[in-house]
Parts: sequence; structure tokens; C-alpha cells
Amino acid sequence: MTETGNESVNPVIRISGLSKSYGAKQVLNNIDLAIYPGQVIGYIGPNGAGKSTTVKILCGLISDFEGEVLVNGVNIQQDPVAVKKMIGYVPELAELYEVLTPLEFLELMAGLYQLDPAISRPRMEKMLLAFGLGANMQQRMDTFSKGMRQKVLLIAGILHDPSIIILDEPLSGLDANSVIIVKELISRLAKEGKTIFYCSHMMDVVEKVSDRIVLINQGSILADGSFESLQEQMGAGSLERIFSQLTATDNLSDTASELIGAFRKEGGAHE
Ligand SMILES: Nc1ncnc2c1ncn2[C@@H]1O[C@H](COP(=O)(O)OP(=O)(O)OP(=O)(O)O)[C@@H](O)[C@H]1O
Repeated sequence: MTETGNESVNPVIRISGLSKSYGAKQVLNNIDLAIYPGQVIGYIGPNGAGKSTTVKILCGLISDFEGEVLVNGVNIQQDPVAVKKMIGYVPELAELYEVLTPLEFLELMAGLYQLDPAISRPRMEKMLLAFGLGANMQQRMDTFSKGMRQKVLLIAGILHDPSIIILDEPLSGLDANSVIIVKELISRLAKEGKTIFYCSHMMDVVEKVSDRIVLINQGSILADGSFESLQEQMGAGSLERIFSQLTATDNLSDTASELIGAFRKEGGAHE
């Protein structure tokens, strides 16, 4: 399956022969991937496939790997600081310095990115308001719900207006209205030419927001293309179905029966 997107321009991210082992365990196996400006990449795969490891390498958090990663032509192993400035990373779970208010935390982040307060302050206030956190700007974050924290993380990740945004399960804990806002935000950022690398297990959302889906399993790319092209190749309707066709080793219905069976005594009586 092939890449999609504007291949007449240089890729924003070029990954060549990327392999990574933890001790004796190889978790990424010779990955090649070229990602183009404005693409929304849905990066999917089963638990343990190697998604977070790829993301950590792209964000410069893991530097001991084989192969080459170029971000806008900059080699990440040679100049990780330059690459970090181009990338916004929104992790699923992160330390938020919970004794701070969202404004204090975002100002700290803006300082790390060396942003001009005249630009960053109104930007963070507008985003907090848009996410319905206007009344909580001066409230310590240890009183925040999971979804409220996730919104602050999201704002922190895009505050410096990066050209590449890496989102790791960004919708985790968000309510239905906030999910709509984030999906809309992703599509508008992509229209502005930003490149989005979106990791998620929520197949229905990946199907809708991504214009290119890359599926990895056991550290290798199994599929790469638009949702429509994957549908055509696999003869399957939903991304959930395509995912399980490509990655499930067992019959999932039998597995569910086994799990239910674990709650029953021999002979079928319920505990
Ligand atoms: N620091 C580490 N030390 C040793 N093994 C690790 C380490 N981090 C990850 N692994 C292993 O590498 C493999 C890939 O992990 P990774 O976190 O990249 O998967 P993932 O696709 O993000 O999974 P999930 O969907 O469950 O988050 C797994 O087998 C995991 O156990």
C-alpha cells in the first residue's frame, strides 16, 4: 500500500531504516516512512506494536536507535533541540505540576519555548476559553478532572505554534463536545499546512480525522494508505474491521467467550 499526499514537495518527516531494541527485544523493525506537509497521519496498531516508541523517537525522547530520522531535513540525533522546536507533543498522560494553575503552567511552557508573552498570553487565554476552562484559569490543577487536565496538555502542546503536532490519544477523558472541538481543530490545523501525527486506539475517530492511515504490528508497517484505499484492498467496511483482519491472531468472539468463562465455575454455574 502506498503513501498518499503531496509527494511533489519534500517530506516534513523522513524515517529511514528505523529499528529500535530494548535489550534483546526488537520493537521497531526497519521502518521507512515519508510524511508530507498537511497530512493527518493516523498511526495505529495493537498494544505493544511500537507506536509510543516511534513517537518518543520523533520527539527526541529516545536517541539510541538505528536508522535515520529527518525532520524538515534536520537529523534528530544530531540536533534534537532544533527538532523539538518544530514539534508539538501532546502525551496521553503527563506530569502537569498540579500545584500550578493552568495559566501558571502554560506560562512556564511558554517560557521554555522562549515565546513572547505578548503573543503567548492571549493565545493561552483564548484556548482555555474555547475549551470551557475560562472559569478555572486561576484554579490549581490538582482539583481538575482528567478531561480538564487533558485540555491543558493539549494547549501546552500547540502553544508554540509548531509545524508538526504529535498527538498520543488526545481524546482520552474528553467529553463529547470537547471531542468535536479537537476533531475540528485537527482538521483546521491540517488545512493551515500543519502535519499531524495522531496515535489512537479509537478506530472510528482515526477513520474520520486521518487522510492517511499507517498500521504497525510487531514493529513493522503492515498497511499505509487512505482509509478508502485500505477499504478497497481489504474489502472491509470499517477501520475497526480492517484493523482486526490485519492484526488479530485469534477469533475475537472466542476470546470474549473465554473471558466470560473465567467468571463461571466448571459446569456453567455463575460465581
Ligand atoms: N522502556 C522500555 N523497556 C523495555 N521494553 C519496553 C520499554 N518501552 C516499551 N517496551 C516494549 O516495547 C514494545 C513496544 O511498546 P510501545 O509502548 O512502543 O507500544 P505501543 O504500540 O505504544 O503500545 P500501547 O498501544 O499498548 O500503548 C512493547 O513490547 C513494550 O513492552
